Amino acid sequence: MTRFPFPLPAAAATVLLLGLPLLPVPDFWITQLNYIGLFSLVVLGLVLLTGVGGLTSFGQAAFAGVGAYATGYLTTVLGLSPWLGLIAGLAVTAALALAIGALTLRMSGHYLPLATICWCLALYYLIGNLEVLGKYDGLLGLPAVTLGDVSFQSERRIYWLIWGAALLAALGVTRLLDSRPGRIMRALNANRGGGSTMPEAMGASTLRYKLVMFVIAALLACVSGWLYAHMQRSVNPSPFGIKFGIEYLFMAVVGGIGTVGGAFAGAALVKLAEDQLKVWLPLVFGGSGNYEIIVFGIVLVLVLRFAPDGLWPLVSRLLARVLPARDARAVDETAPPLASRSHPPRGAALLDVRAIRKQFGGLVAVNDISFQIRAGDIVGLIGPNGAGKSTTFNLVSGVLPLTRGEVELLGQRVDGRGSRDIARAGLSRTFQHVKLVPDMTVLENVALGCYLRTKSGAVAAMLGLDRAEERQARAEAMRQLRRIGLADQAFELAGNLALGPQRLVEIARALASDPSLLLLDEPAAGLRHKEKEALAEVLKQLKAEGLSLLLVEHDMDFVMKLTDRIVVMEFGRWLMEGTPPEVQASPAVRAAYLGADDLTDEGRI
Ligand SMILES: Nc1ncnc2c1ncn2[C@@H]1O[C@H](COP(=O)(O)OP(=O)(O)OP(=O)(O)O)[C@@H](O)[C@H]1O
Repeated sequence: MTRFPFPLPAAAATVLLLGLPLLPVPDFWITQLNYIGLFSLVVLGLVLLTGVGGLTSFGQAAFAGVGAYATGYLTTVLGLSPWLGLIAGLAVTAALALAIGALTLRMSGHYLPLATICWCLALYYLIGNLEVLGKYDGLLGLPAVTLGDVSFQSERRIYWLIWGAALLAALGVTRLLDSRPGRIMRALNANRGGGSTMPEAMGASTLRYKLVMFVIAALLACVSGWLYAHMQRSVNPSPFGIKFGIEYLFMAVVGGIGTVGGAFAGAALVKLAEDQLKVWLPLVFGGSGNYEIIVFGIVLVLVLRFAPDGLWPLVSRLLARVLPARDARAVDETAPPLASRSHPPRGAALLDVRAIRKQFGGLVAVNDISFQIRAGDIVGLIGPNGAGKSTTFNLVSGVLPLTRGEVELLGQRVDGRGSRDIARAGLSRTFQHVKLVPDMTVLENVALGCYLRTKSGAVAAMLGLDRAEERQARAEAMRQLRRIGLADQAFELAGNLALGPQRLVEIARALASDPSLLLLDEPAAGLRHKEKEALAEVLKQLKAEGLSLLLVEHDMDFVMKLTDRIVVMEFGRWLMEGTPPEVQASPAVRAAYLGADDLTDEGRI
C-alpha cells in the first residue's frame, strides 16, 4: 500500500509537528527534528525512485550537494539571494538528472546503481578539489534565508521551512502515487513483477516516467541540500559523499521503501539510533570509532531477512487496529464519460496482416503469415506448441520488431511502430502471463487502461489538479468492471485474486482503453473449469456487443465455441484458415496436432 492510510492522524501529526517550535521543548529536539526533516526529503525521493519504480540510486547525496553548493557559491561568492541559489540549484539538478537519467535509465540491471555511485564519487572529488568552492574546507558564511522581514536564521525558524518542505513533498508524492502517472510508475518495478511491457502496451513511455521519477527524486534531494546549507550557514563536501548516499538508502529500506510514511520512519529511526549508538558503543567497545556503521550493517541484514518491506508497514498494520483507516474512495459513476474513439462499422477492414516474418538467428519463427480481421470478427489463432502463435501476437502488437512484412490497422501501417503507438492506433491486449500490479486495487489496475484517454502529468497530479479527470477514469474503470462482472471486487488488491478473475481484470483493463481490436493471449491458460466458463461467458457477451477479437489459445474446445474463423499455424507457417467446423474436419490440422487421435470430436487437444 503506497498511500498514507490514516488521513486524520496524519493531519493531527502535521499540526503537532508544525506547532512544536512554539512549545517550550528543548532546542535539542528541534535540532534533531530539523535533521530528520532534511533526511526525510531525500528519502521521499528514494521511496518514489527505488521503492515504487524499482530504480536503485546511491547518488542522492550528490544531488543534495548540488543544491547546497549552488546556493553556497551564489550567496557567498556572488552575494545573491538564497532564493536565487535555490532556483539555480534546482535548474542545475534537473539538467544533471536528465542527462544522467537519459544515459543510464535505458539500461537494465546494475547500470543505474553503478552510474549513481560513479556520479556521487565524481561530484565529491570535484567539489573537494575546486578552489572556487573552497576545496575540502568548503564555503563559510552563508546568509540566513529571509522572506520579507522574516529571517529563518534560528533553528526554530528554519524548522518551519524544513518541515513545510518535507510535508508538502509527502503530500505531492502521495498524490502522485494515486494518479495517472503514478499508476504507470507503480507498474514499472521489476522487483515486484512489473516492467516496461505492460505500461508500454497501455500507451505509456516508460523511459519518460523513469526520467520523471529520477528528476523528482533529485529535486527533493536538492531542496534538502539547500535547506541544510542555510541551516548550517556553511557547506563542505563530507555530507554529500557516497557514505551518505548509502545511508539514505539504508533509511529508506529500514523505514519501508515503498511507503511515504516509511521515509519519515526511516529518517527518524536512523538519526535517533545513530546519535544514541555514537554515545553508547564507544563506552562498550572502548576508544572512538564509527561503531554505529557495524550495527547498521547488521540491522540492515536483519531487516532484509525478517521485514523486507521495512518497519513502516508493520507500524501501519498496528495503527490500523486502533485508528480509523482511509475508506476506499467511492467511485462517482455520474462523472462525465471519457472521450471514446469512433469505431469502424461491422464488416469494415480492421486488421490486415501481410506476409509477416520473424527470424531469430537461423530460426524462422513466423514464416510469411497473412490474415485479415474485419470489425466484429472473433478470430482464433491456433497451432501446436512452438507453432509461432505468440511470436505472431507480439509482431502484431508491436512488442517484437518484424523481420519483414506489413501490418495495417484501420487503414494505417503500424509495422515498425512500437506497442505504444499501436495502442494509440486502437489495439489493446492481455498477456499470457498476467501482468497486473499486485499491490494496486482491481479498480486502479483497470484505471491504468484509461491512460491514453486521459492527460494529467506528474506536476498536475502533485498539485492535485487532476481530480476531475481521475473521477472520470475511476468511473470508466468501474463501468468496465461491471461489464465483466467484477464490480464487487473493485477495492480488493489485485494480487489477492485467483488467476481466473485476474485474467478478467486484464480484459477490463484492455477494454478501458476503448480499443477497436482486442488481442487476448491464451486467456484460458491455467484456468479451472469454472473459471474458463466464466471467461467464455464474458467473451460471448463482448462478441454480442460487436467487439473485434483476436484470440491466441491452446484450448481448442474454448476456441471452437467462440470464434467465427480460425487461422492455424504449424512450424511458423500458415496451415489453413476456416470456420471452426472446417478446421475441426481438416486432416491437415489433425495431423499437425500430434496425430488425428489427439483432436477429439469435441475439438479438445
Ligand atoms: N526470443 C526468441 N528467441 C529465439 N527463439 C524464439 C524466441 N521466441 C520464440 N522463439 C522460438 O520461436 C518458435 C515459435 O515460438 P512461439 O512462442 O511463438 O510459439 P507458440 O506457438 O506461441 O508456442 P506455445 O504454444 O508453446 O506458446 C519456437 O521455436 C520458439 O522456441
